[in-house]
Amino acid sequence: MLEKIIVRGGQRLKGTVKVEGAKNAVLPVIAATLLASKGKCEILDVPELSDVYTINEVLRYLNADVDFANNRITVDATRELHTEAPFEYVRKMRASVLVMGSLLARNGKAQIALPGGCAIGSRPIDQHLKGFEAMGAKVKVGNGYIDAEVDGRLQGAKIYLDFPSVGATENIMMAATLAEGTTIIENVAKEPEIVDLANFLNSMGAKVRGAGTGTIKIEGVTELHGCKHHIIPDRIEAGTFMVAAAITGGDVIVEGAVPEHSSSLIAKMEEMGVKFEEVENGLRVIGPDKLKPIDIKTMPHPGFPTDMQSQMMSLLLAAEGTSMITETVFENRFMHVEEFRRMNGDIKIEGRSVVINGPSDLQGAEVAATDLRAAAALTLAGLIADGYTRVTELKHLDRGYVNFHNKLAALGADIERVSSMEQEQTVIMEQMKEA
Ligand SMILES: CC(=O)N[C@H]1[C@@H](OP(=O)(O)OP(=O)(O)OC[C@H]2O[C@@H](n3ccc(=O)[nH]c3=O)[C@H](O)[C@@H]2O)O[C@H](CO)[C@@H](O)[C@@H]1O
Ligand SMILES: C=C(OP(=O)(O)O)C(=O)O
Repeated sequence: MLEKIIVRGGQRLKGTVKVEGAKNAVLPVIAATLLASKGKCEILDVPELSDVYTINEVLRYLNADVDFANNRITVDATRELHTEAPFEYVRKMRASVLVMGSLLARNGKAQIALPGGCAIGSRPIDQHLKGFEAMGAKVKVGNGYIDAEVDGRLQGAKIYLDFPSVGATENIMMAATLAEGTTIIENVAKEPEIVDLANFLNSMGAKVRGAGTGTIKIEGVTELHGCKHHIIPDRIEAGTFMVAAAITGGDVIVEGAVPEHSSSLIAKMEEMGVKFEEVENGLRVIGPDKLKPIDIKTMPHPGFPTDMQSQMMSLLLAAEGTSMITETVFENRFMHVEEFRRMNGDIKIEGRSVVINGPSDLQGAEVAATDLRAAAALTLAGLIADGYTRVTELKHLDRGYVNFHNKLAALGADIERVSSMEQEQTVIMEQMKEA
């Protein structure tokens, strides 16, 4: 049997939960270690996620030495690197395309399997390729691969992104660090993970300015070296626990939460009646007895993050009245709506928006995670549903959350993760006895 989370609703969460290093910061940072032709990189506060193991495998395939233990990664990429990232890795994790900029800058050549679509939309990488081409690379697409090559060094260029894509900003930024001359990228993504990557690159000897604003300027250097770097806390994991506290009317300290990284989320949750208090090392979140309905539109940072959209859907199901969520970042990120409906959620899809009528009388059901954030969101809904919610397809959850069920259990949730039918029966019998 595949693993399941079983959660019985009804517990108010209370206590302290600690967030991990950010998945979306560590993946590009690991890809950037390939730029160091001298010395080792040491990365700290690395979360133990399946995505991290996958990108480490990509690096080993490319001939780097990677050690990962106790939330610390060391990478030695000083040997000559291979140039190809095959489909078996890119299929598992789209962020594998982030090695392209580093490989192209370091080797003058990169072959990456075409990532293709995924559960949240088609996710093209045309903006990444446009940037590489502007820097002088010849890009060919064929036989399921993207082949990029440059004669000599990449050349600094002025690049305007049609959309502030996180991945394109990161990939072009990495490529430009070793280019000849200055690169200016306009309309870039401003996410905190972009700033973390720029800080890491600068510690390696790069000259990157403007990260966190709409324009990034990179003066190319001839060589980068190893360095030591701490990964920023995961604002999406932090946000997920903020919602867990709010949905249960709980009182939780989210240790490691950085308020400035989550300002849109905090503002919208405050509109719903949730109380926040800055405490040492984090944020205290107090859920009200009644949640108010609100409207949300996902946007690039500092707008409301698409990666919190499904968790907020759970919270809005508990609010008293009608709310609307509009998804503008991904074209198809409502796959979880059907699963919420299985739990008796009253949600209608209208084009790129959903209308949520709360408070839904949520009922426990067996539901399948359709992507990583949906896995967390369905578990959150399970915290207030009547009876038992069983969440399957946990491979998605493991891409982005470390010990999710244990962290919720430590806050008082009635939750277990099981891997056999017998275990599932035992957990339900035990939970019934306690109820
Ligand atoms: C590993 C990582 O950091 N993943 C995050 C990253 O994904 P990712 O970097 O893939 O997201 P992007 O910002 O690039 O994508 C946003 C939108 O732009 C479109 N697009 C993107 C690139 C391109 O060349 N052409 C194009 O059309 C995409 O299809 C999508 O609709 O940012 C997303 C948006 O905040 C988050 O949801 C992901 O969690
Ligand atoms: C969509 C996400 O990640 P990725 O880009 O790695 O699929 C996410 O973190 O919610």
